[in-house]
Amino acid sequence: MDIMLATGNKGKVRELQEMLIPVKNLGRIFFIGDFPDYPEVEETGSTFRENALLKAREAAARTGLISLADDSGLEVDALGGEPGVRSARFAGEPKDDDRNIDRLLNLLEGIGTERRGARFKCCLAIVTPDGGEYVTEGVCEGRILSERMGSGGFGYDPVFYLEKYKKTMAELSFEEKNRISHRAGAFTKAVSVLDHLAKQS
Ligand SMILES: O=P(O)(O)OP(=O)(O)OP(=O)(O)OC[C@H]1O[C@@H](n2cnc3c(O)ncnc32)[C@H](O)[C@@H]1O
Ligand SMILES: [Mg+2]
Repeated sequence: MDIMLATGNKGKVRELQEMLIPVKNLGRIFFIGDFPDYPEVEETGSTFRENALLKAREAAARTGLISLADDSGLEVDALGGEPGVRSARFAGEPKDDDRNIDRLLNLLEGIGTERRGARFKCCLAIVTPDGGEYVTEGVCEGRILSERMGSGGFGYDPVFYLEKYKKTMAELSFEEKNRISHRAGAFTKAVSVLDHLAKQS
């Protein structure tokens, strides 16, 4: 079974590619770069689920392949759940991880540890060319530090602290992040869907 990985985010591509390795009967993985002029899908949904489905549907329609899309982001308690679905463009266009973190740290300045709770959420959508749709979700709880720590991962990882590991997501190894992240949580639930689709194809 071939699969289309419908994300333009290199960090996600790296992580999802690694997670796909143990999936049985997987054929070739296609990427956005394999399709010239692949459009950036406008994320007009108000939830991760809607946006993940928008991206996966577009990919399945364009490529004729079983398509996997990820919509994810950070919800911060002290900001009423922001930036949420706006995580990628929190500091405006063009999307920029570093400026997003700066904006987040500025907004949280002066806010105490106990009010810096946050979570990463990930919604994975799998859409088949004949219209089958499957969505799974994963969540990872943590809190936002007041400065960056670590150089792994991507996005908000350097300021996202995990109490259990006493490290930021950016201080975990690639393998560790891939075991415990919101993306890993969503992916684990998607494995049975992928196995099922692989058997059909
Ligand atoms: O839409 P695609 O093409 O998949 O790529 P994107 O980067 O725009 O992805 P999203 O629309 O899902 O926005 C998610 C943002 O949330 C943040 N994010 C998601 N997963 C993350 C992770 O594992 N670690 C750190 N930040 C993450 C990161 O800033 C992303 O830009
Ligand atoms: Mg996006």
